[in-house]
Amino acid sequence: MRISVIGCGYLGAVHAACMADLGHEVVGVDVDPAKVELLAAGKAPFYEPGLPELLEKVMATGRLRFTTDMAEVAGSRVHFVCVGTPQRKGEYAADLTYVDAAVEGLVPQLRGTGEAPALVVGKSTVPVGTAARLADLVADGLPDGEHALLAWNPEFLREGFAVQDTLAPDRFVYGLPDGPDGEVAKALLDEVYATPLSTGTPLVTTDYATAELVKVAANSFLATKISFINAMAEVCEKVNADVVALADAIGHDARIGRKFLNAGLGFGGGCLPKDIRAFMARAGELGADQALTFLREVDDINMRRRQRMVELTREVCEGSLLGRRIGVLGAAFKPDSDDIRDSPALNVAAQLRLQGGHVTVYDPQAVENARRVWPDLRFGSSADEAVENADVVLLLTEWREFRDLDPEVLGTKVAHRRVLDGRNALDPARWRAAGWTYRALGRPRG
Ligand SMILES: NC(=O)c1ccc[n+]([C@@H]2O[C@H](COP(=O)([O-])OP(=O)(O)OC[C@H]3O[C@@H](n4cnc5c(N)ncnc54)[C@H](O)[C@@H]3O)[C@@H](O)[C@H]2O)c1
Ligand SMILES: O=c1ccn([C@@H]2O[C@H](COP(=O)(O)OP(=O)(O)O[C@H]3O[C@H](CO)[C@@H](O)[C@H](O)[C@H]3O)[C@@H](O)[C@H]2O)c(=O)[nH]1
Repeated sequence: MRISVIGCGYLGAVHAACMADLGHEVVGVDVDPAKVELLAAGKAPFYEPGLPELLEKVMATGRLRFTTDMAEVAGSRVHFVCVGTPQRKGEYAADLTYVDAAVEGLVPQLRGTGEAPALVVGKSTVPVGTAARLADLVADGLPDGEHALLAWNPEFLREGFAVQDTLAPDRFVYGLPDGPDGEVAKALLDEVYATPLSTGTPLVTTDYATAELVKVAANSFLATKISFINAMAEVCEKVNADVVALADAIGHDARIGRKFLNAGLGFGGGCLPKDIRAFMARAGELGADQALTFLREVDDINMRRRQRMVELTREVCEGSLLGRRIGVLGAAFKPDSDDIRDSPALNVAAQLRLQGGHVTVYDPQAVENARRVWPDLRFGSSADEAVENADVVLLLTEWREFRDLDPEVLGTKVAHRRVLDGRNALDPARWRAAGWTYRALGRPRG
């Protein structure tokens, strides 16, 4: 099937490559010429495991191309909208200008499809009500007698696992219009996803509003689970108890489960923080703000973790950060990604620097992005360089490379063997045995 993907960022570039891998003929469109140039040359514009290999494979088939010219989507049967929906500056609400611009730009390309109307499929995360509004926008933009369809098909991929999550998702959700239009839209989506559906991937078909809500509900639940365990970490810290043992113990209960109970610096990235805030804002507009007041607490607990990490650093540096050499391991919001949007690691690094620390940051993939946004921070080109002569080392993003560090070897580089494990990723006993002062949020002081 001929498919277009509008917006080729972390979501869209992966989606385009995966759709081509499923056998479709795909054109990816983005307004960023630099991104399109890289993608057109078969290069991933960001770090995502498996994407470079997939791009190489599908570009060779000739089924995938990229352009900045929206006119090239004409003739596609299905158009996926994958543009950004960031938090509005100074507000909680989502900024929908990119989604609106993408759909407005798309409408003229939907004309003249006659008996086989094109299908616009929203994948971006949007406030409930957006799909219905966009369906009207599409209908109003077409001449009398012409018709196009709209469906909402939220995306649940995780960065770092984006390719496998797209090709083999936990489930598909289709938000469909009522009546025969809904049936046609479903048939088209079933054709797009025929391969993963054939392996038994669960499918939930529903209305627009429910589909939109599924996405923000899922992210709210995940954020709540993380903040729950971080709230337990706050209490553990008061009584010198161990939040990791606590998470293991409650996680054995199948009703609770161990996933997303990793306490530490909390959640960041381009999704969970802005999605729970946009959900609260939308609930407020709908007169349902009381239903989501708990999400404000979830957000507050999360942001307190960053503050507590700064305090803990000051504590182990005998009460002052001034002039202390601080080696920070990690800049990305999570391992296996170069994404630094709302990164807890960089937030902590920047606060430490503001308070007079001499901070050097290293990350295996995110240094370039971090330097662009935080030009005042100092960056090392290896873990060794970041921790050279350090008074304290902070592990803030749990890359494998950092988990595997040998405390004996690292100990020869630093001025003081002090490590703060912001992700509960190291073995305290091993580091202590090598003469390190090991501290972590919500773990016994030792
Ligand atoms: N990143 C994820 O893991 C993920 C997962 C699920 C859902 N989402 C949702 O998907 C959406 C996109 O997120 P992202 O992380 O890919 O963002 P992103 O910023 O990486 O990518 C958005 C892309 O859209 C492009 N764009 C903006 N306006 C455009 C237009 N009018 N026409 C064509 N391209 C345009 C931008 O240049 C950019 O490349 C968001 O709503 C996000 O919440 C993201
Ligand atoms: O137990 C945990 C799990 C995660 N995190 C942090 O939470 C953040 C988000 O992690 P994760 O959810 O794995 O990454 P994302 O790629 O942002 O994916 C989330 O956001 C996407 C965009 O909406 C959704 O598609 C995914 O389903 C959802 O997991 C990161 O900062 C993690 O370090 C924790 O602190 N503790």
